[in-house]
Amino acid sequence: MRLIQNMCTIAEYPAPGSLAAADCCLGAAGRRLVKIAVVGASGVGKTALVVRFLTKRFIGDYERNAGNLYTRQVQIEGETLAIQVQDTPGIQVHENGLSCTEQLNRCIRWADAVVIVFSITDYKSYELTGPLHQHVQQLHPGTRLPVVVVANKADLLHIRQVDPQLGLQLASMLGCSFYEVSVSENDNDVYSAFHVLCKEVSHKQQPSGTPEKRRTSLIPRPKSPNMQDLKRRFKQALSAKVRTVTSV
Ligand SMILES: Nc1nc2c(ncn2[C@@H]2O[C@H](COP(=O)(O)OP(=O)(O)OP(=O)(O)O)[C@@H](O)[C@H]2O)c(=O)[nH]1
Repeated sequence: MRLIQNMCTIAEYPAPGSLAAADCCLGAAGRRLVKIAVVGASGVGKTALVVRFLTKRFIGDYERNAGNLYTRQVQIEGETLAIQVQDTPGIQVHENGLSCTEQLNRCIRWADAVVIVFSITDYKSYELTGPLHQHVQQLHPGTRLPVVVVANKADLLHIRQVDPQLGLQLASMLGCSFYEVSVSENDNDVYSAFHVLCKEVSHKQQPSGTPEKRRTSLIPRPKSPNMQDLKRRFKQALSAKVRTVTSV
């Protein structure tokens, strides 16, 4: 993905209400909007990942975030898309499973796609991935939300707790792309993860041959429409439909 260099404004929306305002398919200047939520356990590097993706920089220490929304424009397959990335507070795990706040659930519902992050140095954060993926899909009933799994802190090999094969196997079981990255050392893999996700959303938003177009081609418009002609065509279409239904 080529980030547009001179569009580097990062808009922060501290108020939770701003999510609703941003909740539409078109971004500024009528560009298609892709909304991404970044979720995972606390301390796995969610903020670092988002900042790396948006600014190419790794800063090192971040305040514990309360969930900031950032925007940026990116080029994907020749089209400029507006991307909104929602950083979220770390998820806590309790004995009886995940503990997701209503704020987090709202972010997940708002999103077109989700990045689930765990750290290779924290086995518990890896264990969270499966239940979290399930939770994300439950909040989007009737559709399959694009999700990418990112294993972060790949530079900390000496304290690795999660084998790369484990992450890969889990992601493929969940039907997601998988990236093992070091946000602190490398930005290419971070871009790739977001790129794949944006592409998937973009394809989902633009199904080939919309129903509207297909309907138009089935019943061609009369050259000079008048009421009689329209009625006749309507009856024809209706009786054809009845025939199809009875034949089934
Ligand atoms: N060595 C190393 N440290 C990293 C990497 N990514 C993030 N960190 C560090 O991990 C710590 C946590 O990073 P954050 O980005 O604040 O993590 P978070 O998931 O947003 O944390 P919460 O806000 O508590 O949910 C920070 O000290 C980062 O500098 C990485 O790839 N390698």
